[in-house]
Amino acid sequence: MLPQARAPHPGEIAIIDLADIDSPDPAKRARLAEEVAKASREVGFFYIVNHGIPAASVGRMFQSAEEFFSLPADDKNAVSISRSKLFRGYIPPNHIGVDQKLKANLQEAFQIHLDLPADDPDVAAGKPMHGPNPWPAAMPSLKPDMTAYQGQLWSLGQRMLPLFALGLGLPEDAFSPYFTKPMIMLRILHYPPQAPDDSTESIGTRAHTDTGVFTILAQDTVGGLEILTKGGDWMTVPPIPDSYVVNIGEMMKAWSDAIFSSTPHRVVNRYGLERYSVPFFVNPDYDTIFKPLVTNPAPTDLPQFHSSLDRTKNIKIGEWMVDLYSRIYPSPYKTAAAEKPLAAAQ
Ligand SMILES: O=C(O)CCC(=O)C(=O)O
Ligand SMILES: [Fe+2]
Repeated sequence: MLPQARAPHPGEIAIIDLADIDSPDPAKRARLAEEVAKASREVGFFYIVNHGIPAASVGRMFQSAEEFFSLPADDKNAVSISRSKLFRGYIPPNHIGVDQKLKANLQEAFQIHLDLPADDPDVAAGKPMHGPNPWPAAMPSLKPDMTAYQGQLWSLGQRMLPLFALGLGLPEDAFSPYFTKPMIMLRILHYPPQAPDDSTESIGTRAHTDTGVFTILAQDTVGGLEILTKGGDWMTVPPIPDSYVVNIGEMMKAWSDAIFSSTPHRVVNRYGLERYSVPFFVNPDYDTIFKPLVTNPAPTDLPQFHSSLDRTKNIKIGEWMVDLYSRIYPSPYKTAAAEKPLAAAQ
C-alpha cells in the first residue's frame, strides 16, 4: 500500500501575491516580507502568484520535459550523470547512489547548474561543481530552452532573497555577497504513476529536506508533492494554476538559526497519470561558510535526514554539497566522506 496523506485545510499553505515585490514603497515590501517570513516559520512551504514568469516559459519547460523523457534510453544515457564529475545530466529511475541505506526514487531527472566556459578561472583551476552543462545531441532545443528558463528563475530568486532577509530583520541585501557565482540548479523530473496497492518500497521522491537556500517549484496539474507537517502527519500540496511552490531549504534554515523551517517532503504520484515537475534550487557560492546570521531564541529541530546541515560547524557549503551529491547520485566523483553511509539516512 502507498503511504497516506491528507489534504490541507483552507489557508494552511499560504498563497502569497508577489505584486509588491519591486514596490518603491518600503512599507509594502516589509508587509510582503512578513507574509513570507510567517509562512517560512510556520510551514516552510508556500505558493507564490504574480511572480512575473510568463506562463508560456513554464509551459515550454513542461513540453521540454515530456519530450526529453520520451527519448530512447540510449539518448538519455548519453548525458548520464554517471559520466559527469559536475553532478549534471540524466539520472535514470530507481538509481541508487553510494549510500545503500537510502531508498531508490522512482523519478527520472535531468539537471543543470550555471553553465561556465572552459576559460572561466574556477573551471580552469578544476574547482569542483564549476563547469559546462552536458546536453543531449538528440534534442537540440533543450539547451536554449532550459538555459533561458534558468536565467528567468535566477532573476526571480534574486528578487525574492531580500524578502527573506527583511523577514529575518536583516538588511534587504544581506544575502547578496553569497551569490556571485552561485551553484544554482535547475531540474526537470518525471514520475510514473503508482497504483494504490503498490507494494514496492519506493515512491517518486523519498522523504528529504531540500539542501539549498530555497526552492521554486513548478508542478503540473497531476499533484503528488506532500509535506510533513509540524503536527507529524503528511499533507498534500495541491497544484494551483500559474503558481509556484516555494520552500525553505537547509541553508536558509541554517542562516535563520532554524527560525525558518526546512520542511521534509516527498512525492507520491497516486493519481494515475504521468507527472512532470520543474524545481529550481537557489544555492549560493561554493566558498560560502555557513553559520546563523540571526539568533533564534527558541530553536527546535525536526528529525535529521540524510540531507540535514549542521549549522554549528562553520561548514564550507561547496564541500558539503559535493559530499552529499556524491553520496546520492551515481557519480564518478567520490569523496572519502561519501563512501561512509550516514547514520541518519532515511
Ligand atoms: O517533484 C516535486 O514536486 C518535488 C521534487 C523535490 O522535492 C526535489 O527535487 O527536491
Ligand atoms: Fe525537494
